[in-house]
Amino acid sequence: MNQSKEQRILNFVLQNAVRGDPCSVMDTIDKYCSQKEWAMNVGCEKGLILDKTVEEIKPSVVLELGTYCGYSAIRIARLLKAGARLLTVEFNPEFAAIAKQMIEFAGVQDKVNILEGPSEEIIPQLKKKYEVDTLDFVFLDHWKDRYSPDTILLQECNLLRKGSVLLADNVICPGAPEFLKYIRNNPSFQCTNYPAHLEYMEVQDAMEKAVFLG
Ligand SMILES: O=C(c1ccccc1)c1ccc(O)c(O)c1[N+](=O)[O-]
Ligand SMILES: [Mg+2]
Repeated sequence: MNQSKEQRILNFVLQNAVRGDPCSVMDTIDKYCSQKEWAMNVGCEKGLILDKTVEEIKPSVVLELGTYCGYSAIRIARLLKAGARLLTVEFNPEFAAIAKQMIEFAGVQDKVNILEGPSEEIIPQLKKKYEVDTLDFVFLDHWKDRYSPDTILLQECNLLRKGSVLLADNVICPGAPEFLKYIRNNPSFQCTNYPAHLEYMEVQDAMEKAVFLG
């Protein structure tokens, strides 16, 4: 049966990256996706914005919405302090299976828990089923029309605390206009925009950081 693009990316990593080396895995994915087949990893330019945000916050509990092949999960996990954990949510079972192998190959599996299912079902389970009190950092990178309803759901489930940081990918391309309107007009959030390019393309994109003020 024909392999999926995501399986081809994983195979390229397994054959070319250094096992146990997160940077090698990220660089190898970026090489494949910039030279062979485009894919929706956050990439290296926006990845640096993600890195700086994680290094600034030093989070203990991170939620990622949209695992895909695991690139940003590896990017985040490699920077986490001892004992910190990343919960990453993926709706697509094939993507979740690819990401599991990618994360294990990178050697960051002890810090990462992949939660398979729709974000709207998983978010309300975080406190009781996954023993989350509040989230220090949330990376939004899933379906763009889920950004604002899931941000509202996080608040309804009391998962944000004063100082919790949201970082949203793709607010320009493909775009998340409803989210930008919601978050920029909500006095409970302090927003900052970070212009960048869509991964592997000379197309304008941006990331939006939103700090919850309580
Ligand atoms: O929506 C797409 C998309 C739309 C159409 C075709 C391919 C991807 C996309 C594009 C770039 C991203 O960084 C990203 O996170 C996504 N996504 O689906 O979450
Ligand atoms: Mg994205």
